[in-house]
Parts: sequence; structure tokens; C-alpha cells
Amino acid sequence: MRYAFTVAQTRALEEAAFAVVGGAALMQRAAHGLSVRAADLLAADRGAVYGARVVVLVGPGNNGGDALYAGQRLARRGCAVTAVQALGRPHAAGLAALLAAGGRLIGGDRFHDQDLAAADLVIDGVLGIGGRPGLPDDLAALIAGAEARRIPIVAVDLPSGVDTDTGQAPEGSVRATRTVTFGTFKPCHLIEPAASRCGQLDLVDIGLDESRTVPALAAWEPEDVAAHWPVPGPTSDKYARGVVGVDTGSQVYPGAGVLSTCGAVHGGAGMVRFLGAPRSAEIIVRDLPNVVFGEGRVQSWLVGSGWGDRADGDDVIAGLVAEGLPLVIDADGLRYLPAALPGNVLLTPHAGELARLLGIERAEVSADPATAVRRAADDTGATVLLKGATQLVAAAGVETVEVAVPGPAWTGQAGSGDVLGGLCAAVLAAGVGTRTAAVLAASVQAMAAARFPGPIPPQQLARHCASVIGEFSAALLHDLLGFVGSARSVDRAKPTRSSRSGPHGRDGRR
Ligand SMILES: NC(=O)C1=CN([C@@H]2O[C@H](COP(=O)(O)OP(=O)(O)OC[C@H]3O[C@@H](n4cnc5c(N)ncnc54)[C@H](OP(=O)(O)O)[C@@H]3O)[C@@H](O)[C@H]2O)[C@@H](O)CC1
Ligand SMILES: Nc1ncnc2c1ncn2[C@@H]1O[C@H](COP(=O)(O)OP(=O)(O)O)[C@@H](O)[C@H]1O
Ligand SMILES: [K+]
Repeated sequence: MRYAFTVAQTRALEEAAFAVVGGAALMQRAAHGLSVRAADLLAADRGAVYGARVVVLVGPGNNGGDALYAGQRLARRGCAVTAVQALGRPHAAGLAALLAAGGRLIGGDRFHDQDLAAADLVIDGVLGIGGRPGLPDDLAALIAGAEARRIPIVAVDLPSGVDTDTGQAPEGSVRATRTVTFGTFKPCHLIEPAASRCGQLDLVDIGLDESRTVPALAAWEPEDVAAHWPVPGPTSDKYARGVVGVDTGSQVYPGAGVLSTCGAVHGGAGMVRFLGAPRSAEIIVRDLPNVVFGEGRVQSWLVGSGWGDRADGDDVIAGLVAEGLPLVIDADGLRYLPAALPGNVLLTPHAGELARLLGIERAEVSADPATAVRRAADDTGATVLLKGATQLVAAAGVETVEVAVPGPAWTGQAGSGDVLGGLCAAVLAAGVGTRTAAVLAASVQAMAAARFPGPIPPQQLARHCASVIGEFSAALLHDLLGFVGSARSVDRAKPTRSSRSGPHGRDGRR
């Protein structure tokens, strides 16, 4: 799990550390970590650090200070270091240190694209957590020149130009090969479009103690997904795996009914009961003969995908909410929400649907998706999975927003969301808590898509999800066999491998 903290939280953590070791020590730790990673990159790229030509783009704050001290260390190792005064006045002590080590400073107005031609590495120390989003045009053009020449760029703390807390990345923001961040991750490292601009992410420990701060984001990694997936125990039957009831599709959108059912089947439900549109049922009975159609026992519900206009939409949803079982409400179902919902209802909007839910513009959701998804959870009482390039999950009253494992943009196609709804319902039917179920389902779809990147239709993507899930049980079996004589059954709702809560062990309740 990777935890991210906002600028305000990071500043508070830094203040606390200052009080113990002083600001200068923190900056030296940051600069040391940065220079080591920059040197690694040089060694990997050109076989040696000695003799490399390094350009350091320096801004007016401590981010530039880190970069200058790192430049000093690289100069001591035999690099030719040129600091470019990219923005404002550089950090005085850092500059003095670089000059004393044999580096040089050149004004931004005297450094041009062609001066980059011989560079082996660019260090982006223009803006860090004190930066406002966006860069001046001439600086953005210089950085674009470095990218066009394929010169590796190491971003200090974060790629300059991005919005640290929201993950927005205005045109011209740095696109780094590698980002070396200090103390903690920040939201821009985990939320698109900024996340993709970070390249390879490295966290340098500078001695911040974040253990008593509730993180803004908790980003899941594939091993967390494997550890939390509800793998059936040796004595599990279909009811232990869970029965999903599906009311999706319509005469106009029969495919949504089929795909949502497909997601539930391939997500590992013990049984799927389809009670949706007759036209969808005709296809399902042919393609998925394991699906049943009569009324009966259900452990989680999925509704809304492909409904279109539905005259009884309000009644159907109100009835299911009253029943109290875990319930996924997708797509058109989101138009029929009652005023208040319990936390075991999972809403799965994309940005447009979330905007409608909140009564705001889609652009506002895109500008700060973590805030929007948290607001939706607080306003409705439900758990909310916001779909898109970054899939975020928020629960009412919970400060930390969960981030699913990211996947390729190929997943963004009509029908993938329907499959995802089915995956969510399958995990819920197995007894997993709503917030965790949503992150697991969204992550598995992304992990499956990452294995087979390309324009794969959603029904095939669902089958790949089954393969990814199958590997969790194979890994679990391997682990179990390692514990000869240990308990033979597995508590399916609990994590099966590694730790459940990571270093923070928190639920983040406000
Ligand atoms: N604190 C610590 O303990 C440690 C901090 N560390 C490092 O410090 C970094 C944070 O440093 P920082 O606070 O000095 O902010 P930073 O981003 O360098 O620059 C702010 C300056 O930029 C200016 N400015 C902003 N946006 C602008 C724009 N768009 N266009 C033009 N100008 C703009 C802004 O101007 P103003 O807002 O005053 O107008 C201000 O002068 C952090 O990311 C990490 O690298 C590490 O050493 C570890 C220990
Ligand atoms: N850029 C992207 N990168 C990765 N996944 C994406 C991207 N854009 C969308 N997705 C995912 O693709 C799916 C598309 O869902 P949605 O737009 O609801 O489609 P539909 O409702 O038509 O099935 C969601 O799981 C979403 O999170
Ligand atoms: K930077």
C-alpha cells in the first residue's frame, strides 16, 4: 500500500521533523537521496557517472535547494553540472555549495534549447510542493525540448507544473523519467494525469513520522489485492462464494445486462441469478448457461447498467435498499437514488455521472476527483467508486480515499463499466466490506487489462479477470502448503496473506 499526504499534511510533518533535526538536515537527506538516484540513472544510461553532463533547472524555493545540493554531490563525483536559473532567485546556500564544487550557474534567458544537445541528464528542481500549477511558456518549451531529445529527466519531489494535491497536470508540466520524492507520497504521484508524468517513482526516507496522520489517499498494489481477495476455502460451496442477483439491461441496451452478468460470473460468484431485461436473458441463457433466472436466495444485488429510462427505477432501488443486502448501483440506476443511503450501497459513477449526482460540471470532478468522490460519499451516505483513469473509492465519513491499482487506458470503452459492476457485486456477495470490495474489483479489472493491453472487448477482459483471480488462489495454496499442519480452511473475508492494514492500520474515520 502506498499512502499519500497533502501539501498541508506534508508541511506539518516536516515542521515536526525540523524541530528535532533542523531544516538543513532534511534538505541534505533529500539531496543525498536525489543525487544517488540521479547517479544510478546516469550509470545505467551511459555506463559511468564521471564525466556526465548534468543540467539542473532551478526554481526559487527549497525544491531548487534540493536540486542544487544534489548537483554539488554530482559535481564532486566528476559530473559537469550547469545550473539554469529557470524561475526566480535560486536557494543561496545551495547555489554557493554547487559553485564551490565546480558547478556553474547560467541565467534562464541565456540558456536555450540547443544548449541541451550535449546533456546526459536534466534535473527538474523548478517547483515542489510550494508550486502553483502551470509553468511559464518559455520554460515549458525548454522542458519540451529536453523531452524531444529524449534526455532523461529526474523530477525533484514532483514534476514541476503539476498540482500537488489534485493530480492535475496543465499543458507544459514536466514529464519525468524518474521522480524522487521525499518523506511521503503526495496525491499527484497517484492521481492521473500527474501520476503518469512522474515516470518511475522513488521515495527517499528523510525521517518524517507520518504514523499518526490519516493519509489523504491509500493506493493499493497488486500484492494487496492478492492478499485481500476472497479465495474460497476447501469446504466452501456456492453460497459461501455468494449469490449475485442482477437486474440490468433493457430492450434498448441488452448488452449491458449480458456484460454485467459476465463480470459477476468471472469475478467468482458462486451463482448468478439474472432477473433483468428479457432481451438480455435470451443472450445470457445461450452464452452463460450457469446463470439461473428464477427468484431465490441472493447475497448481493447489482442494478442499473443499461436500464435507460425505467419507470419503476425509484421503486426497484428503494425496495432493494430496504432489503438491506449489499447493493451495487451503476449507470442509469444512479438517476433513481433515494435521499439517504447506507454504506453497504456502492455507487459506481464515471466522472459525468458523478458530476450529475453532485450537481456540478464534469470539469469540476476532473479538476479534483478525490474531493468530488469524497463529497459524493458524504452527501449520499453510500460508498462511491469513481471510474476513470484513476479509480477512487470513498466511504461516508472516511477521510482516506482508496486508489485502485492503475491499468491501461484501453479499459476505457463501452461495456468495461458493466463488467466492473458485476465484479463488484461478486466480491460483495462473498462477504467483503463495501469499500474493500470496490477497490478489489476495480484493481482486478485494471490488472487483467495490464496483462493483455490492447483493444480487448469487455467480455474477454472479464475472462482475463478470472485468470488473474485464479492466480490469487494458486499463490494462497502455495502459502498454505508452506504451513504444514496449520488450519485447513481460510476465513474468506479476512486477508489471507501479508498485512491487512499496512503500516497505518487505520480506517481513517473522521
Ligand atoms: N520543507 C522541508 O522540510 C523540506 C522541503 N524539501 C523540498 O522543498 C520543497 C518545497 O519548497 P518550497 O516550500 O520552498 O516550495 P517550492 O515548490 O520549492 O517553491 C516555491 C516558490 O516558487 C514560487 N512559485 C510557486 N509556483 C510558481 C509558479 N507557478 N510560477 C512561478 N513561481 C512560482 C513561489 O512563489 P510565491 O508563491 O511566493 O509567489 C515560491 O517562491 C519540496 O517540494 C522539497 O523539494 C526537501 O528539502 C525536504 C525538506
Ligand atoms: N484512461 C483510463 N485508464 C484506465 N481505465 C479506464 C480509463 N478510462 C476509463 N477506465 C475504466 O474503464 C471502465 C469504463 O467504464 P464506463 O465508462 O462506465 O463504461 P460503460 O458504462 O460504458 O461500461 C471503468 O472501469 C473505468 O474505470
Ligand atoms: K520539481
